[in-house]
Amino acid sequence: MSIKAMDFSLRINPSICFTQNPPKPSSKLRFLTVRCSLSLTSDDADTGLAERPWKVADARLVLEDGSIWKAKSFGASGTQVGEVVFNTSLTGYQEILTDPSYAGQFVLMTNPHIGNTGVNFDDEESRQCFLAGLVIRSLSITTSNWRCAETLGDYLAERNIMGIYDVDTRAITRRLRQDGSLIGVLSTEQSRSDEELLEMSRSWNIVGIDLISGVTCNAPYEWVDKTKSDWDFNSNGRDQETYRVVAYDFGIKHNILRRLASYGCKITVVPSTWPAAETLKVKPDGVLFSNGPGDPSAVPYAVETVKEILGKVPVFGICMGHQLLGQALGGKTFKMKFGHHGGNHPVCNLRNGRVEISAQNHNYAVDPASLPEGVEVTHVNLNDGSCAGLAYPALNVMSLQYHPEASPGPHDSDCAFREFIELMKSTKQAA
Ligand SMILES: NC(=O)CC[C@H](N)C(=O)O
Repeated sequence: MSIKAMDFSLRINPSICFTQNPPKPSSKLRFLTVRCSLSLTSDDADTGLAERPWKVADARLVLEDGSIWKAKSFGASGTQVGEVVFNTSLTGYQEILTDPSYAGQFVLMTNPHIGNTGVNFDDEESRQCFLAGLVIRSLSITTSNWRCAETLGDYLAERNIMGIYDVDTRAITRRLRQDGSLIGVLSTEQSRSDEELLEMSRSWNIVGIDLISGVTCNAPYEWVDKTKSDWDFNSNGRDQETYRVVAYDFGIKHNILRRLASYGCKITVVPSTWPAAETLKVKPDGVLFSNGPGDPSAVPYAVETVKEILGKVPVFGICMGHQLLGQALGGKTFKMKFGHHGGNHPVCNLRNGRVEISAQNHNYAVDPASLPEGVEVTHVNLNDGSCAGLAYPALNVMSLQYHPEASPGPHDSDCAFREFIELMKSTKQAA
């Protein structure tokens, strides 16, 4: 017979429980009585699994190096292959889950406690979750936030995204730091052998795949939403003029569009394959090349589009857009050991010496040594000295390897949008 629900009281002797400030000996408090209730659903009883946090390990993460990590599943079930990367952000897991640049990747959060603020309606960065799955240490069993609309587990289940918890994320992170990003297979299917999952992980590769085609929009559309006034900051002195911007959607995050709109841009978002000639036909004041997933060398059509637009209007590249610009200018990109993923990366603006705490998410970088003369490295990542920004003033080009639209706490990099406005303004005035 299975227990469905049970109420009971616990009598606790405070002198045993209060390790820091035990009640004085004279205190009348002898025992604390705590009312508890325990329930097991009939499904749980059928499968023999108790509800969280007592669930037993029912998932495996098999890495291509042969290591096998037992874990507990939440969200969707099934079997999924992807590249495992670690993210050091303390907050913002919903923005991370909906950042299309994570397509094909499992995101492992180094912050051990995830899910405590649930998910809300406002923090979505795109129309769906494109990542392969989520790997966390501890899944909060309660949610508490004034904007919370749903638990993280329900949200992932509805979007068919797999998650695992109770896995040693510190050990996996150290392995990734030492050996570089690894391909892994996450599975809740007990019928699949470890060997089969290992073979799957070893026969899949993220390099050389066009992941942008799976995340870009199907047709052009207008974007009008601005950052909500109670969340906006630093809005004084913004130009009242309107600038017409075409934004290439390689996996664009909504906040890039909100920030551009807040700075007075009238935006048309176009698919990644939108011909340069069509873009130039509408005579935009500027073109934005967005962030996006995967290997920039796997999308030569996008590099060609960038080349055709270069020098005709001011352009701003963000992350994947920055890498495509680097290639279009004649430079090379390379895959980093484990990339940068987190909301706490220090970047130095070499033009003014200012240090920004930035949000980053990339596995590839532009090799500065490969760039032709005239291309200026404007920003460097202070953790490893890698290229974090470029400019080519002769062609009105600016680009950042990181995310000026993100709000990981600091808004240090938001000024990049003002710079883009200034670039469009000065080009317009000079025409
Ligand atoms: N956020 C992005 O645009 C990522 C760019 C590219 N996919 C990389 O991993 O480097």
